[in-house]
Amino acid sequence: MSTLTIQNLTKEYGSVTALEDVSFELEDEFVVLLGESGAGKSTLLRCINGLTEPTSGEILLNGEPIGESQPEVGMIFQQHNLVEGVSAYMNSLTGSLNRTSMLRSLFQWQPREDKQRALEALETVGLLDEAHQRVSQMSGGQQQRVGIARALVQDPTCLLADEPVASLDPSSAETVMSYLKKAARAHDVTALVSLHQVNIAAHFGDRFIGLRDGTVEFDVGPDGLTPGLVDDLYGNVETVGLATEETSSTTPTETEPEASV
Ligand SMILES: Nc1ncnc2c1ncn2[C@@H]1O[C@H](COP(=O)(O)OP(=O)(O)OP(=O)(O)O)[C@@H](O)[C@H]1O
Repeated sequence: MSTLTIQNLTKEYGSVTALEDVSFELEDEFVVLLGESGAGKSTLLRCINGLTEPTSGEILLNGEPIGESQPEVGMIFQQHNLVEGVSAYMNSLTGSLNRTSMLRSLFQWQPREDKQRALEALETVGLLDEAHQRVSQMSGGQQQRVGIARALVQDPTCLLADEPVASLDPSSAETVMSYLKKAARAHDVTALVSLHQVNIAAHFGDRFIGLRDGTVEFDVGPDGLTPGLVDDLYGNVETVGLATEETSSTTPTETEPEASV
């Protein structure tokens, strides 16, 4: 169980206010962050994982202020930042680096439980059979699933993902999102995922936070994510598949993770 609390968070880059007085609390939810380019999504995620220092405000994880090194926050990037020449297993294992020194890691002296965790994480994302395959020989979707496995090996309390499926085709994007949601549930963690694809967001999110010009424009559950709300946030976007205002009580069904992308 994990609670992420954002209190009055503001981030200024010189004269640019990227985030202004942002507050919300997430508890064991799969939350999608929406907003136009420049709305502040990446800045918010980077503040939570310690890559960017907020100008003011507080970020608490299970009631404790987040420190500079964030092993309890797992991050999944759009460009998965994997070591392409080595196996999915070795990439997954690098998630344990915060617990194991680089030297031990180089000589593959990781504790048995880290190795076990790496294999379990690959199983969670449906890649156990491909554990020894080089990442460079995998599809973009499979590589992103290795990125999810690596974040899980960190044993995070909270999972963040910054546009994790932006570079994938729609079918692979859905598969990766299915595994990401499954991983968050299996590890009982809060997940905050920024997405540009509104239909994918609507399909997977338990809750939706819309950012505009660094402020929270809306914070709603699945029933509240109406085409009108999305249009207000983005202007004219493709909202096919979103519940209409009249039928918005319909809960979207979820695609089960498939064996491979
Ligand atoms: N390192 C930086 N230095 C100066 N300004 C920045 C920096 N990073 C972000 N900004 C500005 O802060 C604002 C929010 O940017 P941010 O990248 O957080 O938005 P975003 O919603 O993630 O956009 P995108 O969807 O394009 O990634 C923008 O005006 C951006 O130009």
